[in-house]
Amino acid sequence: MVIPNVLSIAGTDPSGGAGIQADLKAFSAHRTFGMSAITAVVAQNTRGVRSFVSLDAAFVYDQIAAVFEDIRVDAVKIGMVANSEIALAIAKALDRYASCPVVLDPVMVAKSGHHLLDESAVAALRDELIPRSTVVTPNLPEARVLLGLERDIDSLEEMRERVAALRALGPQWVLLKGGHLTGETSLDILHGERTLEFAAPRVTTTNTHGTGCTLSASIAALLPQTGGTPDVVRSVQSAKDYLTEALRHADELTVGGGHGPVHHFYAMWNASTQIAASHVSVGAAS
Ligand SMILES: Nc1ncnc2c1ncn2[C@@H]1O[C@H](COP(=O)(O)OP(=O)(O)O)[C@@H](O)[C@H]1O
Ligand SMILES: Cc1ncc(COP(=O)(O)O)c(N)n1
Repeated sequence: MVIPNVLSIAGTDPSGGAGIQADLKAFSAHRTFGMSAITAVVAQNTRGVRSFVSLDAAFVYDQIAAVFEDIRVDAVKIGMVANSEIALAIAKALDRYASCPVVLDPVMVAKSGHHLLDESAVAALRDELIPRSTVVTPNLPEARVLLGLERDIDSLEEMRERVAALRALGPQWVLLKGGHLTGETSLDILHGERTLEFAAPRVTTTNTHGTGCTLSASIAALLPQTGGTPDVVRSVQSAKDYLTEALRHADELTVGGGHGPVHHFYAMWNASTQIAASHVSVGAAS
């Protein structure tokens, strides 16, 4: 089987749980070859964002061009775009190069409350990047901004009402994420050719840094692995199952004093621990 090559266009997280770092881990966990074009370098950790430096838009374009002019790209994930110049440069690069599925996580505000997108860039994100996306994955505060609502979406019923207006912004599919609601399940609504609801048991953990990044990167990694035409429904279901398990295992990691990362490699590391253990016992017997 050809191993998919997947590109993340996003900002960084030196603490390793969100942004490009989370995307590359999620790509690897799904057996794809991960690549990255950086939009902004962010000083952040599990407690919050301190500051960030956006890269020059032409330089962001050049990073994307360098990848596409050499490498077959099977899917793109877009995260933090930082400002309207970078959003427009990404749109131009997608038009020039990308014939693969594009998953857009419209990152605006980190869980700590720090703005990762200039307010003046919302229009470029909405008008230039969302219509070029196969799947766009807003959380509830992002949906509020994109729809110009006066208050947050605060119930499942309201999520069901609003999802069509998000699709009307032009993507093929919308995955409206309900992680910010409370309740025993964490429910997301997928709306496109069909409408489906994906409910997962809500995991009791404070280690939720990078959940949105991990989910969108996982969808991008899975889309090229669903056979002929990328199957969005199956990719979203598998990505959500993977994220729920990664959240369930998050407390095995001991990273930072705030909201720690999810455990991207819970399945692989548990398997390799068993191999290491059997190797030791064989050695002991001889
Ligand atoms: N505690 C939790 N248990 C299970 N799933 C969760 C939990 N928190 C968030 N999720 C899921 O993680 C994904 C991203 O969640 P959300 O918090 O809505 O977005 P973001 O990370 O972009 O703010 C969604 O699929 C959501 O349902
Ligand atoms: C570079 C970057 N991109 C996205 C997020 C959002 O992640 P989260 O809201 O899950 O903390 C982040 N903190 N940093």
